[in-house]
Amino acid sequence: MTFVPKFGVARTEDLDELGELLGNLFHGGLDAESWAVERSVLEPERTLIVRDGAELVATATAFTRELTVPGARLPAAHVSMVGVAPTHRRRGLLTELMRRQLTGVRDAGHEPVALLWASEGQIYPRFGYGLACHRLLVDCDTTELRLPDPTAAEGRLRLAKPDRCRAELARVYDGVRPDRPGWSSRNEAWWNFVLSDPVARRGGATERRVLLHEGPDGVNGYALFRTRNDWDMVGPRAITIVDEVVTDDQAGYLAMWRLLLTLDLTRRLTVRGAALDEPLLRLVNEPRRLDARLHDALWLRVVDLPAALTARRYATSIDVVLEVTDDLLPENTGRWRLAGGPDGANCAPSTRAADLACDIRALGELYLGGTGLGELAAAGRVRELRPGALTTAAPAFGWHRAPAGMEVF
Ligand SMILES: CC(=O)SCCNC(=O)CCNC(=O)[C@H](O)C(C)(C)COP(=O)(O)OP(=O)(O)OC[C@H]1O[C@@H](n2cnc3c(N)ncnc32)[C@H](O)[C@@H]1OP(=O)(O)O
Repeated sequence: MTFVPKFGVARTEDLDELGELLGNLFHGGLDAESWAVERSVLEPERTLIVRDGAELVATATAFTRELTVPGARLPAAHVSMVGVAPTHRRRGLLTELMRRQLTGVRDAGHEPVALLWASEGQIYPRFGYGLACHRLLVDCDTTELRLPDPTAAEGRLRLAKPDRCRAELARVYDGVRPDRPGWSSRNEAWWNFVLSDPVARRGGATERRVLLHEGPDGVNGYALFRTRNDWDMVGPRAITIVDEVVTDDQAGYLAMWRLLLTLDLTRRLTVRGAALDEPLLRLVNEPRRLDARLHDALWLRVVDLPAALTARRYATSIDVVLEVTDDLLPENTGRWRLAGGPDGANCAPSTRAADLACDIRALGELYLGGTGLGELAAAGRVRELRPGALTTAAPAFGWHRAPAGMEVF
């Protein structure tokens, strides 16, 4: 029988069926408690679904959140929960969902970029997503790692239950967020999501704990972590699993990491979302022993080119004409003059000869300031049309902090 896909937007009554589909696709991990967490942040009106007759066979959603980008924060479509039933895959459903989702975001006109975490890196480049942010995955033996000794400036550390210090966590996070490209806004629903702790997702570890750092003016840093007990024939070897360490206080950062690295009865530590410029790398006595591996984190899609390039700031002054191609959103194809610097920028169509040429995916890679223009040129992904254009434009696209992907949404 010919399959005629029926595309639509989810209603509340579709959501449990959607949970079943996603649970199958991701091979479990969506027990009732976990699905309740995922469902709590789902926006049905932004959730595309596909039915084959009565059966729900594909979906893609987007969350409404703000994203920190170099020097600014802007609304961004946070794409997630993408999946196609194994019985219906490789028939173009994802391709059509991506087309509909991206043109929808574009037509709505208030989110210049979309971003996502990819289950597999090879899925999204064809839709114009570029790898904008890497992360470090640390999984290390802590027995020989040392940090500098405490200073007089270090404040007080206190353990707490997440629910009892939510306001402090939000205040610290919001204080640090403007300076960290890649971080997303968290309203109450998103704090619920971040602090949710379904038993099935603990992997045998404890419930999540909070470590607070208090300076002279109150709480100025926090860490979210848990531990997993383990013993072998010669003694204890528990592991500390760190989700987030957030502070802009150097002494607090050091004090929290010192405790996390040396918890009694632990011998190992993992952290999945460390930034490439994580200060920890500069503080430990033996960085190699962190055993940090490079992984992809955020994939970003420039949806509205002039709005996106105007919205972010540039590290140095820039005046460059870009020749850009975009097969999926042809409004982005063309020649664009980008002029600006640290205080603001403007991007508009241009008839001037182009200095650099690239596709929309390359702009996504550059957007958060973590990918070098020269790096992309060396890979043949950006072409220099005017000699010298790369040298002058490259520093402008960088930023003083690396983008970070700490929270998987
Ligand atoms: C942001 C997120 O939510 S990430 C989570 C993504 N979801 C998953 O990983 C769940 C399991 N996988 C799936 O549900 C599906 O396989 C999907 C969504 C990845 C792909 O859906 P499909 O409908 O099969 O994709 P579609 O038919 O449109 O394929 C488009 C192209 O991408 C390719 N492609 C699709 N998925 C993959 C993949 N996992 N690896 C490599 N290539 C892929 C196809 O081969 C096809 O290439 P072609 O045009 O050259 O023939």
